[in-house]
Amino acid sequence: MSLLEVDHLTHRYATTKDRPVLHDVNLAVEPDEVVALVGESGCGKTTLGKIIAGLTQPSDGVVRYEDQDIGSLRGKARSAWRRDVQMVHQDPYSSLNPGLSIGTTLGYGLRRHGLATHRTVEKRLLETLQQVGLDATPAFLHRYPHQLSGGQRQRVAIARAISLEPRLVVADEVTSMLDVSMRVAILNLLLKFRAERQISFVFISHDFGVVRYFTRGGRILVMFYGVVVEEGPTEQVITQPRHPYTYHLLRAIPVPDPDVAEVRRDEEVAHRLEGEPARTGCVFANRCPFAEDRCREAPPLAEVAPGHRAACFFPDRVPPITELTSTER
Ligand SMILES: Nc1ncnc2c1ncn2[C@@H]1O[C@H](COP(=O)(O)OP(=O)(O)OP(=O)(O)O)[C@@H](O)[C@H]1O
Repeated sequence: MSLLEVDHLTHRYATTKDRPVLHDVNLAVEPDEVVALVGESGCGKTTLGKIIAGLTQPSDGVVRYEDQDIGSLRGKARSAWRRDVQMVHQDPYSSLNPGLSIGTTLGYGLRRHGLATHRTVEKRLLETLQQVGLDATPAFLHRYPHQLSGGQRQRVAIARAISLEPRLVVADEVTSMLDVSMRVAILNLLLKFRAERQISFVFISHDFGVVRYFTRGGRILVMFYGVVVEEGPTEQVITQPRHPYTYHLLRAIPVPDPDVAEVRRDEEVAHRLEGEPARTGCVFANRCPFAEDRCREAPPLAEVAPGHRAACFFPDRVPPITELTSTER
């Protein structure tokens, strides 16, 4: 039994009625597994993350946690799921209530889920601060979000999630608003919790470098305009992409070699990578250098190698990524 299953999920916002933000998305996350959602801004990653975390109701489809439809959970089962699945948001500035002290923010969940009492909560909070690398003192608990740096705020947001002893964390672009120097520290902190507590992660990022670092040994789902176009083991997807969109995203990663960069710029112009998403057939067809008449039909997400699937009729035409491989290894 998977820890989490997303089954034929489709979502439309009131303002995006003409085109679903998510279209027939399927996903499974096993215990102790890391699955990354990758794709350009607006492809629906955050919406999918929020639906998984129960913060947004999908228009269609089912999310199952330990085989139970999360929409049907009530009472104790609902409360246990609420505790088990936590989300850490992109923006540590808006995800913490500015009017609440750090102690109040962190203490609320602990007390609500019976993990601490009025008497034990401070001890528990100090332990949590220490675990996330923050100043483990009562004075820190009395501070407010505006008195903290971005990195400290993100650590508080992580502390809030981790203190509830979750089994699954949805981490949504958790480093994208931080200084470069802070990013690795935050990723390492999450990796530490992953290793120590076997927490599963749905890790959302538009940055393949970050994804590769965090999801080593895990899986990647690549999304384009709400459609999963490729899914497979991290290293395989990054070095041997089988969907032209994944290839395009990987080729967009800056490389230090100016000759390679120039070839890539020419290639982008030649390959019309600016097209609108296609309304029928393959969603990537208008931008795809390999598109043919056949692509007017939607390709199924079909297996191209064990555990590796791509929604493309011509996966063998996608070249391997040699530059990224040589510069990153
Ligand atoms: N609350 C909302 N109401 C209406 N439209 C929304 C809402 N939230 C997101 N959208 C739209 O849904 C689409 C997907 O947004 P989403 O934030 O899920 O994408 P994303 O891949 O996470 O992008 P980003 O990385 O920029 O956050 C976008 O077109 C966005 O404008």
